[in-house]
Parts: sequence; structure tokens; C-alpha cells
Amino acid sequence: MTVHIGAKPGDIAETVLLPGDPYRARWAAQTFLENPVLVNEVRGMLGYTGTWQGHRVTIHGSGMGMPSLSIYANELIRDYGAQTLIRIGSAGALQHHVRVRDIVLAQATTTLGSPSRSIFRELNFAPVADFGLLSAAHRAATARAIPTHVGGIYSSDTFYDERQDLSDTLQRHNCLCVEMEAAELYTLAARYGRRALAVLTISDHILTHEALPADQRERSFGDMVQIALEAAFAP
Ligand SMILES: O=P(O)(O)O[C@H]1O[C@H](CO)[C@@H](O)[C@H]1O
Ligand SMILES: O=c1cc[nH]c(=O)[nH]1
Repeated sequence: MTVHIGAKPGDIAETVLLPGDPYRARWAAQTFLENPVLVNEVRGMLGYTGTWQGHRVTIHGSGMGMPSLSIYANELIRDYGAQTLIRIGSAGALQHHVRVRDIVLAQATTTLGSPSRSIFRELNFAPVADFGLLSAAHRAATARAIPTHVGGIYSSDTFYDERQDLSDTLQRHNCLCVEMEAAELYTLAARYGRRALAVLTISDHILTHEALPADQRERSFGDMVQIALEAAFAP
């Protein structure tokens, strides 16, 4: 047990899928895993372990924002030995050609700051996805003809951002979408030698203001879960 995770040693699989929303963790575990068992509910942050096609998998909420994800990812990596961590999250599109419900595979992330920012001092560290996971996820999405984009994204700790100039600059630099966790996940994976990827579903459009309701964010993003599972266990 850790401060924030009540699972016993061995309860957490080496492969962990990380949605921000704990109820999405429950939905994904009950929909995709065989024999899902609740392994954490400290602070209501649900985590389940089961099997997918014979492979052990944990699906665990990360909460919203990099400070929250950082707590769970640190404990999953350092205390439970997680090796492969795949975020399955929602995101807001920053480009017209990226549409609501499309998938984005985050190749690299830009951020203003993350919990790891202070240790880099003057360095602009570039958090990037694991290439093996990224290419396997792309193959899985292409095989299923799921509309998918690969490229740079923006990880922000501010959902209600007042800085329109930031959005404009990111858009001009072909940033595909905004979400709130991937930069810290990729940085921790780099630090501890683990594999990480963010597979995102567009839930909102920053340019058109289209937005999906909360129940659909919780329960209807099956394509990204399927892509994440296939990528995690690709030969
Ligand atoms: O749907 P999740 O995975 O929570 O991801 C996105 O949704 C939350 C904001 O509504 C942030 O966590 C953001 O990254
Ligand atoms: O606009 C959005 C949608 C999902 N997540 C975000 O961080 N921003």
C-alpha cells in the first residue's frame, strides 16, 4: 500500500491504462477485461486489475491535471513496478481537421509547467512517447479504420485558460489538441525507463465549441481502450 493506492503488492499489473476519470476506469475494466477486481478506491480513485486476451492489465484513474497524475504514476512505477503506462484520455481539438471523436496519438507534448518542471531548471526537456507503443497504436488504429492523428499535443494544468494567445500560438505550430496529463507521464517514463503513450479521444473542439456530454466521456470511448490494449501487447 502507498499513501494514495490501497492495492496490495502484486495487485497491480505491469501494464496500466490511465484514464483521468475513475468512472471511465470502472467502465473500461468492466467492458474490456475478464474478471476485473477492484484493487484501489482510496479517495474514490478507482483501479481494477483483470486480464485481456490472457494478459494482466490494470486500469486506474489518474485524476485531472499533472499534479494528480504525477502522484499516481510515481506510486505505480516506484512502488508497484508498472512498466507500460498508457493514458486513455479526452482532449480538446486545436485544429479544424481534427474532429470530435477522432483519436490522437501524442507523439510529443508541449507544456508550460509540470510537477517535473523545477528539476529541469533552464532546460526545455521534450517529453516524447515510446516509439514502439506509438507505432503499434498507429497500426491498431489503421487496421480498424479509426480516424487517427499523430503529432504534438499540449498538456496544460489550466482547463479554463484565459490565455487566448497560447492557444493561437499552439495552433500555428500545428499542435493537435490540449489535455492535462501526458507531459508529466512521458517525463516520468523517461526518468524511470518505462514505456508510455497517450491515446486520446477528442471530446471538445476549441475552435467550434462542440462538446460531448459527461456520460459519453465516461462510457463511449471504446476505440481508444482497444487501441491502447492492442498497442501494449503488440508483438
Ligand atoms: O478525460 P480525462 O482523461 O480526464 O482527460 C481530460 O479531461 C479532464 C478535463 O475535463 C482532464 O483530465 C483532461 O486531460
Ligand atoms: O478542452 C479540453 C477537453 C478535454 N480536456 C482538456 O484538457 N481540454
